Amino acid sequence: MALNDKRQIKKNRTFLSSLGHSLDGLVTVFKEERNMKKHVAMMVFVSICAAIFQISETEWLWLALSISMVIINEVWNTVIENLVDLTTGNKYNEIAKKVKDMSAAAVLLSALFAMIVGCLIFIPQLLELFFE
Ligand SMILES: Nc1ncnc2c1ncn2[C@@H]1O[C@H](COP(=O)(O)OP(=O)(O)OP(=O)(O)O)[C@@H](O)[C@H]1O
Repeated sequence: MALNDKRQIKKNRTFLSSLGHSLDGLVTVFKEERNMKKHVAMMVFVSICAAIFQISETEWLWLALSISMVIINEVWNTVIENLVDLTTGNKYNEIAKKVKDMSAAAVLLSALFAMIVGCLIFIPQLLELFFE
């Protein structure tokens, strides 16, 4: 989102200005983080499957929770990667490695959780489709 003052360092004065910067952040994550495109593609695919199988309201909620967790963790992972790059100036550092690896681990754990939720919802649907 194009904001008037591109080099603003002062606090946002209006809600619209805060919203604009938040959307800027979202666009940046989407553009710069290769995995984010995969997460969004997966989210669209899973949502289409969920609509086709007409899953229950509770299942939709679990799906929404697990997808949100992956996407939010990916945003934080990107934040941490950028902060590490800013502080290390892209030089190798043992602590930087630990921080980035742990941050990636958070995304991995949430993706595993989403996979388990997906299996619990869709495997019974697929079994019903093929064996009944
Ligand atoms: N400054 C650094 N010092 C030490 N190790 C680093 C440094 N920068 C990156 N690494 C190592 O390289 C890996 C990849 O870092 P990078 O910042 O490129 O993340 P990425 O490829 O975007 O990862 P992800 O797939 O989690 O999004 C890190 O997990 C870490 O092990």
